[in-house]
Amino acid sequence: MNIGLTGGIATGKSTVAKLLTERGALLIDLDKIAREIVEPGQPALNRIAERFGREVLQEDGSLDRKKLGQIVFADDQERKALEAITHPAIRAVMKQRMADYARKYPQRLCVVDVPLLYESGLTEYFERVMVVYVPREEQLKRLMTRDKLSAEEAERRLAAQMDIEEKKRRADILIDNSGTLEETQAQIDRFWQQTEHSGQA
Ligand SMILES: CC(C)(COP(=O)(O)OP(=O)(O)OC[C@H]1O[C@@H](n2cnc3c(N)ncnc32)[C@H](O)[C@@H]1O)[C@@H](O)C(=O)NCCC(=O)NCCS
Ligand SMILES: Nc1ncnc2c1ncn2[C@@H]1O[C@H](COP(=O)(O)OP(=O)(O)OP(=O)(O)O)[C@@H](O)[C@H]1O
Repeated sequence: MNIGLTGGIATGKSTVAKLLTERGALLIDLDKIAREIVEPGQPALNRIAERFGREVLQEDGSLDRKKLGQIVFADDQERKALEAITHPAIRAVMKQRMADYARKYPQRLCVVDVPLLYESGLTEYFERVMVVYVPREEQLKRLMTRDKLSAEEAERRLAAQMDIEEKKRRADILIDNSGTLEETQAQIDRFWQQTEHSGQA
């Protein structure tokens, strides 16, 4: 079974993904794939350099993620131009890995961490969607602390995504990560037992 794992930036998707893999789930992480497809030598990196200029590259030719982030999170049009380059490549790798896992491990639960699942209209790939939720204010706080961003920079990143309350409404499975890690763990244990007992995993 495939589950799409989503939420807002810094609501705790990676934290929840780790809890699920510790219990035996397979994981496909789209943020990780997004990094792989822009490694030096990959066609997407050349296209990014053509579109945004060589100033988004570091001296060694790798992507300057901080600089590109500053450009694309300040301007919707620039962000869409980047997505037009990266998203098709990311999606192709995702589909391939999902097919590989389904063939090799048909009985295992496969969790696909997709930050922009709803924004990109990817629900059809998953039997169910799990949303990791924290209220917006907590999301902003955790994002500023983890990525050392100013309030303004963090707000810009949030503005590039669907509101977390809307994602909460759309969820098939809701994980509230605004409490302690132990409280989140208990929710994952409950989910894990339910899927195992119903034979869906
Ligand atoms: C702009 C980039 C270089 C900034 O890199 P940086 O290392 O600062 O951030 P990182 O990649 O770790 O992303 C962190 C989070 O930002 C958010 N985010 C990233 N890209 C986007 C986007 N296009 N729109 C909205 N939110 C985004 C996601 O919640 C993601 O989990 C990078 O995010 C990128 O290449 N984005 C385009 C590809 C993409 O859409 N990735 C996210 C989903 S697959
Ligand atoms: N229950 C919790 N209580 C306090 N802090 C938490 C909790 N869960 C996660 N965090 C912290 O919040 C931050 C965001 O969590 P995490 O990196 O898992 O989010 P994410 O949704 O994967 O982020 P991204 O969208 O950038 O990939 C991290 O610094 C993490 O340590």
